[in-house]
Amino acid sequence: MRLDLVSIFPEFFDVLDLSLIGRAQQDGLLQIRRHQLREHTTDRHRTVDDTPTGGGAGMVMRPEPWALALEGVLADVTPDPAEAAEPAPDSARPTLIIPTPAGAVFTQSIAEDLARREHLVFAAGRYEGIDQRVADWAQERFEVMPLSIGDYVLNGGEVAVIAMVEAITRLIPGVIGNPVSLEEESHSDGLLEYPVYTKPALWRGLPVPEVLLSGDHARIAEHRREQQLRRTREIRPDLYARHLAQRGDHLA
Ligand SMILES: COc1ccc2nc(C(=O)O)sc2c1
Repeated sequence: MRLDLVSIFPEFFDVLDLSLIGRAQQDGLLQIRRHQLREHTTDRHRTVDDTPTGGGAGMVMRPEPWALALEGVLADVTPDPAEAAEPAPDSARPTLIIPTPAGAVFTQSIAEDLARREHLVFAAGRYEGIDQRVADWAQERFEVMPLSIGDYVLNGGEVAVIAMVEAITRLIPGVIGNPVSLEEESHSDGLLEYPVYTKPALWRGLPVPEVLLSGDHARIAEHRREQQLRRTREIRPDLYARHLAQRGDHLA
């Protein structure tokens, strides 16, 4: 998978060179390219923003630097310049993810879908956002996905990009050492994960649940499933209701 990350603060993404994602890049499982949006401006001050048309507080990101940056990404992956300038068939278009509070909420199932794609481009905005015409213009060249990582507002898209890139790329085969661990995580089956314990069996007067010491794998599996259902019902009743609708198994 190739990822292109465009921002006025590309150094935010240096964190992606650490740990498992850093190693995945070294192993050739991922290619992450960072781009400085200001390199696609033409004025001396490398201006990327302007006042909002129609008035209002703050500044809006100008469309032209974004179009030039995104065309640069397309040209880099489309050897034939004539082809890069043309609208692409749906199957060939890269995915353009625009982090925004006004986007669909990013979920594990979206992460699983995006993890199967070959080329993701992220446009990390700042200020009050990116001129809407960039997303409109990009429709012919990308599958455009406005996404939010939650019902709160950040100062810009970079933190959302990092969160989404980690959630997506960890699902790529070979990135996580033990793929079995992916199967038992929160949200992997629509439920929150069960509580986990390790040694010592008694810690500051607090024991681990006896069943986990029994060696009876069937009882342990049943206990863990019950803990998942209990936790999900108590902490995320919305997910629990969806699970009931889909699966039918539930606590007595
Ligand atoms: C201007 O760019 C922004 C600003 C806030 C923001 N908040 C997000 C979120 O997912 O909460 S994405 C995002 C992008």
